Amino acid sequence: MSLARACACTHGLTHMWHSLVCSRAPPARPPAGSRSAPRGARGQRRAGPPFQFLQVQKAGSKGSVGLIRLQRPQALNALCEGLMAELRRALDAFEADAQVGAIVITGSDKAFAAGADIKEMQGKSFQQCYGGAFLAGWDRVATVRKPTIAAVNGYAVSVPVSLRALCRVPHARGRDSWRSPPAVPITPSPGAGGTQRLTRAVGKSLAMEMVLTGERISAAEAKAAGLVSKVFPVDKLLDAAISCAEKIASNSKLVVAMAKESVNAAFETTLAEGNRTEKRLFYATFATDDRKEGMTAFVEKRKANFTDS
Ligand SMILES: CC(C)(O)CC(=O)SCCNC(=O)CCNC(=O)[C@H](O)C(C)(C)COP(=O)(O)OP(=O)(O)OC[C@H]1O[C@@H](n2cnc3c(N)ncnc32)[C@H](O)[C@@H]1OP(=O)(O)O
Repeated sequence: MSLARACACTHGLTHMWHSLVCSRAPPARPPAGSRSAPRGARGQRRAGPPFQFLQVQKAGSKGSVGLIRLQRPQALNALCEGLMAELRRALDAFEADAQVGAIVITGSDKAFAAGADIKEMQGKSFQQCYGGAFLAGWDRVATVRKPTIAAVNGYAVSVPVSLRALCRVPHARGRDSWRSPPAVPITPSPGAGGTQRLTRAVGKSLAMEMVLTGERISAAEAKAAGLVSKVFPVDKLLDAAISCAEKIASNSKLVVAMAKESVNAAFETTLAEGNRTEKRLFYATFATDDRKEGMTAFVEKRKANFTDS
């Protein structure tokens, strides 16, 4: 049950992340500011107190990419409540940052993420789950308006489906595979959208098998099933994800957000409603300066200069 490393996407399969797959986990990147910081890193970005479970920084030559690395290695990046709260905070910060046009989420060498924290769930009562809206906060990952790319390295258990990510998956130590939220035997049923989003992503047949058996699928199978968009060698994964994010960020942020919303409508609504959403958003682009600039630049055979307005 490992996940891959993924990258790349403008519109999410499960709403947020597109992914790239590689053949084994990429090396962990040191924090920005260190001598071997990721290419283009612009330093740690912190909104509020320091992060305990994440490394958060800007990346890309123009600092237009928000890079979030899950860092809870002792639990293979299991998504405990503290980590998810920090993830929401990091996403909120990048969402509000006008310089950032796309976000990359990645993991560490061994694991992208091992799914929900089982030790945290183990003793929960119904009252605590229902009263505390357990896992409800995970939706934040799906509601981010900026394109989000998952660069999936190592184990990725239930993450692409439950966190609604589109990912490019790499193989982890020969165990390159994606696993659905384990309905059997750990939980009676996935509880963060896994049965819904996975099914829409890969179809009923494969989703049913994954959910009921909890068995892994390979990165190649994930790609063939449309769960991830691309697969990369491990050492190329993060750079590929950042490059893709930079490309997205070089477009009009306003129009990119509309396009993402439109594609996501195909995932969540009927065809008729999706077409109406698309048409409304298409018409809305005619109210933007960037639509005029893009078409004018094409006619004048020059590069467009978008102002996100
Ligand atoms: C959101 C939902 C509810 O809809 C669906 C879910 O997400 S339910 C949770 C789904 N996750 C899992 O089922 C993954 C459980 N983990 C594993 O199966 C294995 O750890 C593994 C296959 C990913 C990796 O195996 P291995 O290399 O042998 O490492 P381990 O020794 O098992 O793990 C190392 C360390 O990490 C802790 N760990 C791993 N996963 C979790 C987790 N999900 N929650 C809490 N802790 C986790 C594991 O307990 C080990 O810690 P120690 O016991 O050594 O302290």
